[in-house]
Amino acid sequence: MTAMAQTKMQTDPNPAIVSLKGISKTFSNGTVALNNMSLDIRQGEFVSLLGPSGCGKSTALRIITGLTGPSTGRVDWPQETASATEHELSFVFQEPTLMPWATVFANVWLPLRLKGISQRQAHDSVMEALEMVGLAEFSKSYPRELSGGMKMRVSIARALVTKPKLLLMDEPFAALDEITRFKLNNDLLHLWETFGWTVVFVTHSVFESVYLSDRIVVMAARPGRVVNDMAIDAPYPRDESFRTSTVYSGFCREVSQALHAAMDAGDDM
Ligand SMILES: Nc1ncnc2c1ncn2[C@@H]1O[C@H](COP(=O)(O)OP(=O)(O)OP(=O)(O)O)[C@@H](O)[C@H]1O
Repeated sequence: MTAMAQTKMQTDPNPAIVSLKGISKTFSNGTVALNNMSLDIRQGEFVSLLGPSGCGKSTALRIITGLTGPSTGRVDWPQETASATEHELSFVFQEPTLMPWATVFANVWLPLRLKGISQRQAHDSVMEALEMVGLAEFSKSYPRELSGGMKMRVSIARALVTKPKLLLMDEPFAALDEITRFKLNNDLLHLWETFGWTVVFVTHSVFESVYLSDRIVVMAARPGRVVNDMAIDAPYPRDESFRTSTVYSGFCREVSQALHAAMDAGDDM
């Protein structure tokens, strides 16, 4: 770390935990998924990446995880010295991707098992993660016995079992019905507030992003890039009364306008 970066960390009360610096990504077929994306994610933020299909939201998340490398630019972890594979992050995908032949317990144990932690050693952590998502009673069930919302909760428990500092979620609730989605939105916010994680959440939905986030990064496509960075300055806890408030609808209107501007900007290219 340079002396200047060190001074900035000492003076910045909330330095970034991950910092994308001038990231571009061009796939081998020539698609420019991201063009010069810079973004600081700070400790405790709930940031949504919002944008039309193909604007590079998933690519940005995959680059943060290290699953994909950028073509140019870099990802910095200013508060850590460990190598990229050791960052304390977890990923939740749109599909719960559970192992159908394994119990709920075994599915949630998987990330610990991969680190060499035995079932007995993992027991308390797995049950604690299942407790967090309200599924402790279902530890012996199989995925086929669960509803779509419950499967997604198992997937979230599996992401939480390693106690990550950064939770990356790629449209986790997109396939769920609206009532289940609202319920999981509330549960996620409750967990976020309780445990103080940092969340980066990809969504197409203005309504979902405003409800959840304290910050929305609006992206445009062709090429994928950041076009707006908006604070959602409404207090937490947020609940159903927030969903029906004029403050909420005002933010939804503002973000919707920004999204439409982003879509028009994409069409111009
Ligand atoms: N492995 C790949 N090879 C080639 N092109 C890719 C690859 N992955 C993504 N792309 C392209 O890169 C662009 C950005 O894709 P990405 O999935 O990141 O967008 P997105 O904003 O997450 O889209 P969606 O909301 O539809 O999931 C798209 O044009 C996509 O077709």
